[in-house]
Amino acid sequence: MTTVTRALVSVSDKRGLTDFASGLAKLGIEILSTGGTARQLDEAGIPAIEVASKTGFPEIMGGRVKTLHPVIHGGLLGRRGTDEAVMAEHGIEPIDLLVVNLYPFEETIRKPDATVDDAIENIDIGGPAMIRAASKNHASVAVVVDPDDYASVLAALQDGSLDADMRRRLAAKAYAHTASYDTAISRYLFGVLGDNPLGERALYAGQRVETLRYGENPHQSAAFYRDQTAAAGSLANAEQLQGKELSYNNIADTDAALECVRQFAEPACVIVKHANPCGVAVDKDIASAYDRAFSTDPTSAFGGIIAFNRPLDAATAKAIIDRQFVEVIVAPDIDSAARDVLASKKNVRVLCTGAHVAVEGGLDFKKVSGGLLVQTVDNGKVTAAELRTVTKKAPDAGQLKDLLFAWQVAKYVKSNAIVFCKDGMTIGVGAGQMSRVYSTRIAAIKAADENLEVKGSVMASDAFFPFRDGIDAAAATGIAAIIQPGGSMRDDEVIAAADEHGIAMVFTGMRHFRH
Ligand SMILES: NC(=O)c1ncn([C@@H]2O[C@H](COP(=O)(O)O)[C@@H](O)[C@H]2O)c1NC=O
Repeated sequence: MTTVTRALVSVSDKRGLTDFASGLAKLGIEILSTGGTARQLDEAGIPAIEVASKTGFPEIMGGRVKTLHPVIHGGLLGRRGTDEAVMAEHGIEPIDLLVVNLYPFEETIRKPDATVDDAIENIDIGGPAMIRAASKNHASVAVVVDPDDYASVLAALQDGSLDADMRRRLAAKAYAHTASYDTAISRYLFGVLGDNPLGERALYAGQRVETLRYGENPHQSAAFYRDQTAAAGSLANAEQLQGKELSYNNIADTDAALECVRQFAEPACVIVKHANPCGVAVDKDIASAYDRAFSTDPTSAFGGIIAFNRPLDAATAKAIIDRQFVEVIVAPDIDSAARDVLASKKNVRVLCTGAHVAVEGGLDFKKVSGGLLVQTVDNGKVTAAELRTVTKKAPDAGQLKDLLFAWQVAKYVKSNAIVFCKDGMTIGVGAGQMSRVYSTRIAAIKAADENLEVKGSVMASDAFFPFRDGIDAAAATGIAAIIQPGGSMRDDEVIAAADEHGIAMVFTGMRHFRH
């Protein structure tokens, strides 16, 4: 335990500042401070010495240079027991506690009207330099970068428990803080240039939203992190209104459901189970969309995640809880009557995301042994005008609408994905099979099990059919039209099979593998 006699306090986020500093002052700790921080302390009647009067050098260049001085950095870096003589020679006094948080770079770039000059002026230089210096010297210096730590640090100073481990933990946190800060700056500058987001270094700095009870399985540990650039309406920013703690699998499945449901312009409902949609429907309102999404596969919908693209009303909320066990309900908004209805099922997790703001770009990460696979998010979309009819028969207007709907659903089904749809509703989903024929068979089995008529329905396949067998399997179930990317070596054979069965088929020219 080293004694703290002198602290340097220089903070942009002045939350909790006066309480903490007055605690330091009461302990007899001398406080050095920079312009704005010193002013606030002075107004609160807390004694503080301006850094400029210690260094004998004024703050210059609009604050670009204020603490960048050997008297400050020597005070932070001087090794106790080694550097005393040189410190004395140069009039350097030891600084034992550094309290710094940085210019608000991330908050600045989040403002829609922020200019590049605003961003650059908000790149803190002196702060990170001091944080890194104090952190390196954590054997003797404690560094505090987070106002949330003021109470515990003050308590430790008061009871003498600010020990070596605590200082090391604070230093580790401080380096994470500056690394995260630099990540935001680097990503911003590459972004301004419009450079390829897949740069030389993969940089990610998230903020932990919560530590989860466990990961995909109970023997795995897990946490949920929020991106630095998390957009409004994203899952990481959602508000949980009620219910049990979200699990790792809840979050992953909710994300799949949300992403899928947000594609649709009409009121829509997506029910997800184990990362795959097991029922999707669009309708005039979300109550009917839910009703039809549920009827695709009530067995799988049990314990599912239900997502909507419209505010949840009381009638729909009641229909859900009267009918089924549900893990998570998520919607852009939940009206107060719906909240009252859901309150009767207190374990149901209810999430409200707020309005979604679509953001272009974005990266998708997958950890592999010894590395990280990074790709841009699958934002691929096709319109009716982009479809190419390759069969003698063309889909009619109703089929075309359903084909596009089925295609949007297939994008969110694990490969090999086969989706049967009719009238804006899924009637069979075959997911995650190693062969496309089996996915087709499974979609047909599911439809048959729920007494849903396949005859006259449409089918989407996330990737091309390598052989005609998939088309034959679809024809055997009564499928009338197919949407698929095309591009197989045997497209001719596949098209001929569709013609033989009198099926209309369109090519998207784009595939949607999802693993
Ligand atoms: N330039 C410097 O020498 C310098 N030293 C400290 N700062 C920052 O100035 C801010 C506090 O300024 P003030 O006390 O004037 O409100 C802190 O965020 C601190 O990290 C500096 N500013 C930016 O680099």
